[in-house]
Amino acid sequence: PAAFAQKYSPDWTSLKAHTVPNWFEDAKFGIFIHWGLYSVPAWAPPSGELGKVDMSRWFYQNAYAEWYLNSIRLKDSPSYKHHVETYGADFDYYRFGQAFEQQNRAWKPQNWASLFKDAGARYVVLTTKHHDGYTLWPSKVPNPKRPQGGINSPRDLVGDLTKAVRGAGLHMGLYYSGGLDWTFETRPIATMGDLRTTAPQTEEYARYADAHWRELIRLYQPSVLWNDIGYPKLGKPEALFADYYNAVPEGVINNRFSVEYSDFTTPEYAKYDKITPKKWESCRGLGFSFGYNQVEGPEHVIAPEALIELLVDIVSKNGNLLLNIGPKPDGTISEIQLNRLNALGAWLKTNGDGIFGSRPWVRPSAKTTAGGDVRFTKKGDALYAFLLGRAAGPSTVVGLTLAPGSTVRLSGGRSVAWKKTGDGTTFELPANSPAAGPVALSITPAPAA
Ligand SMILES: C[C@@H]1N[C@H](CN)[C@@H](O)[C@H](O)[C@@H]1O
Repeated sequence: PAAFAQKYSPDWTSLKAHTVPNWFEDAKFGIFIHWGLYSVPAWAPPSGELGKVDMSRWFYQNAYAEWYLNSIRLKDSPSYKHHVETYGADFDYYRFGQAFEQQNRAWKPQNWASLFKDAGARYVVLTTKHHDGYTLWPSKVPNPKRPQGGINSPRDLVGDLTKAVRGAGLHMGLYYSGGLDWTFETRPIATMGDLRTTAPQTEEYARYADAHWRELIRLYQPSVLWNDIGYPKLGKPEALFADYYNAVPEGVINNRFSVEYSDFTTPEYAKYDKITPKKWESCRGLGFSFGYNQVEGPEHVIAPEALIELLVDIVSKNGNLLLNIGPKPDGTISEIQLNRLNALGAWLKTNGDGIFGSRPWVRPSAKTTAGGDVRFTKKGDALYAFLLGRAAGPSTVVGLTLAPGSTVRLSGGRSVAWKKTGDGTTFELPANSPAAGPVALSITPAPAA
């Protein structure tokens, strides 16, 4: 009840008293959405995943389609060549606003909400303003660099999706590019050094970013503040955080305001390799891009099995997966992205009990004597063991010892015979492995170690 809601004050000591709410710990799986003017050209060279392309070349062949404006500012990039051939050298990027606003009039947010719910997602994070400065809500905060307007969506895309997502029983989070805004800074970014020097630091921009976040909190009470790529030094995050928590006590704040406090960290196209006590959330696209990239094919997109195993691995180590979808301007989602969401949703429908609401066990992983990978989670008095890689038939998990009389079940309830062996426990799995994704076993009582 409000009477007992903790009052936060704008200082780190007070803010550090905030704890990660259970809903975020339990959620495990969220949908990231990158949608904006860049969704119209929807083009980037699929050069490779972040972290696997030399950073000296990354910006010239940027696989992130949502970076289209920066890419076409680099005249020797494949994107610039594509832009000239497709739209002409003098086609200004912000003219994509007409097509974006015209095409998203047909968009029905409830279609996304039911799609994400069926996929097993528990929360959604939508871009409200990406680096290009275009806002997906009709902000009343004037952009001093855009007196002529054309930088705010006339349709309240943020509000419409928030309503639909909450109507489906999911939490709604908001992404905001606090660190970069290419309406305030038009110099291209070709190196990591440029990233720093082109982050707007004027008092005017700091006031603009603070006002935007405050407007978003007042209008939508988001459950997640997903700030990106830093925050202006003259911004007032402590005050923003305190006012946010006082308005949304169960809210969470990510670590990309680049200040000393956050609820969770955000490895991008990366994950931790051991149980990390501080809550974390790994984000990535299904392919190499967050914005829709029309040239991405199956060879660029994570395979269904690998996607399911990625989620299981992340959850075993105290993380959430924030999996990105890049919609087309009219809100439709490409077949390959739908295919991956459906594969994940199908597996979670049968095997989600050991995922949602679970917590890491004393150790995240083990091997089978056949060299297979195993991941663990704990929930109530059950240990869950996920045998990756289409495990079938008798499978021995090394180093795992069950208490006599323990009950072992497959998801869906079928019991599994087991016996103690020299190097661990052998489980009599079905002869044929499941359609896709790990075999999930529940073991009660959970062994102590
Ligand atoms: C989630 C990703 N974050 C990076 C900044 N690290 C952005 O540059 C990228 O476009 C995407 O929004």
